[in-house]
Amino acid sequence: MENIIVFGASGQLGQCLEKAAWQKKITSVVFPSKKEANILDNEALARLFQQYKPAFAINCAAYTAVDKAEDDAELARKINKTGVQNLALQCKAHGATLVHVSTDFVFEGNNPLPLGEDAATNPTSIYGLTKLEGEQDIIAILPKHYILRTSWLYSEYGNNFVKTMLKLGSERDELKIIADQVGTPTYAIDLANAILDIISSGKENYGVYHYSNEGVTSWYDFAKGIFDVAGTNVKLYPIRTAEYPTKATRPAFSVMDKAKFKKTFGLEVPYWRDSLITCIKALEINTINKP
Ligand SMILES: NC(=O)C1=CN([C@@H]2O[C@H](COP(=O)(O)OP(=O)(O)OC[C@H]3O[C@@H](n4cnc5c(N)ncnc54)[C@H](OP(=O)(O)O)[C@@H]3O)[C@@H](O)[C@H]2O)C=CC1
Ligand SMILES: Cc1cn([C@H]2C[C@H](O)[C@@H](COP(=O)(O)OP(=O)(O)O[C@H]3O[C@@H](C)C(=O)[C@@H](O)[C@H]3O)O2)c(=O)[nH]c1=O
Repeated sequence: MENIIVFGASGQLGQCLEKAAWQKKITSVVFPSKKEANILDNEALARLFQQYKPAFAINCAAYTAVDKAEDDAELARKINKTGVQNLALQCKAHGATLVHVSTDFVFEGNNPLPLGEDAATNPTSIYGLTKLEGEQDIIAILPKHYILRTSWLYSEYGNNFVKTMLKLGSERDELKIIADQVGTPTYAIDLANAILDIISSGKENYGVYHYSNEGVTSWYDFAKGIFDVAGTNVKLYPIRTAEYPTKATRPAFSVMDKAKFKKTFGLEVPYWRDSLITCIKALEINTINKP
């Protein structure tokens, strides 16, 4: 396979891509550090593209602290828009395809129907807005792009809701979890496999795609699933969004329609609870193996 460079390699999805590439025995993927592959550093980017002459760049680099972004719009925009723009320009100059990851938070989430790729965007947070700006810049600069919008990523790597719940569940007897925000969790290993499968397909069906796991749930039901699978005894209380005030406003309904992805690439999408079981098993194995 031709060379692939992963940006944001040390983040959650970057680490999942490393595991997925290893499992698929794909050896042509490089995972440079943030210092070598800072998407705000055009000279570093040019050096990397010259060195590896990649056919694909996968962008997992992002500003993902949703609440913090409300007070840090400048940095969020730099990383989620300007950095993405830099990558798109490098890809254009070197004839590479950009695989970029975006979010369900580009939607307002005020309509309880699965969202297609053409559904109207209207982000309610700085994070969502800057991610949308990044998407728009790619579309304007680089025809050879795949923009994969995903939601509620979790895995054994990095920071995510599953790891937060397991930690809180080991410290507290009861937790209050929002039950009126509905979406779909996505195991980041499944997304990493989907990205590598898109690249391996050799297809050139560029554009925006929705990819999450299958199914629909709320954060409350997701937390219930996490504790059931992990066998943790915690009393859970469903609450309304208003009872858990946060800086950023999150969509109430962000379930995405995956039909375009499945039809174009002929790939199946795992059900969220099946993938949750896989992730919790992986977390348990990691704990057992820790000295
Ligand atoms: N996490 C989620 O629930 C969801 C994520 N997404 C999207 O998926 C993608 C991957 O997310 P995830 O892996 O969870 O996020 P992480 O926050 O785990 O990873 C993002 C990575 O980007 C790095 N980074 C930040 N700034 C730069 C920069 N200037 N140059 C290079 N790297 C940089 C970060 O490094 P450092 O930590 O050192 O700053 C971090 O390693 C993102 O695009 C995100 O918007 C979409 C939906 C849900
Ligand atoms: C810890 C906690 C969270 N919550 C709620 C708050 C929030 O609505 C929801 C999830 O909280 P988190 O802060 O873990 O997740 P959050 O950062 O909102 O997750 C989002 O991240 C970005 C990057 C995305 O792109 C989105 O798809 C989505 O995954 O759970 C509770 O109700 N009770 C709790 O004890």
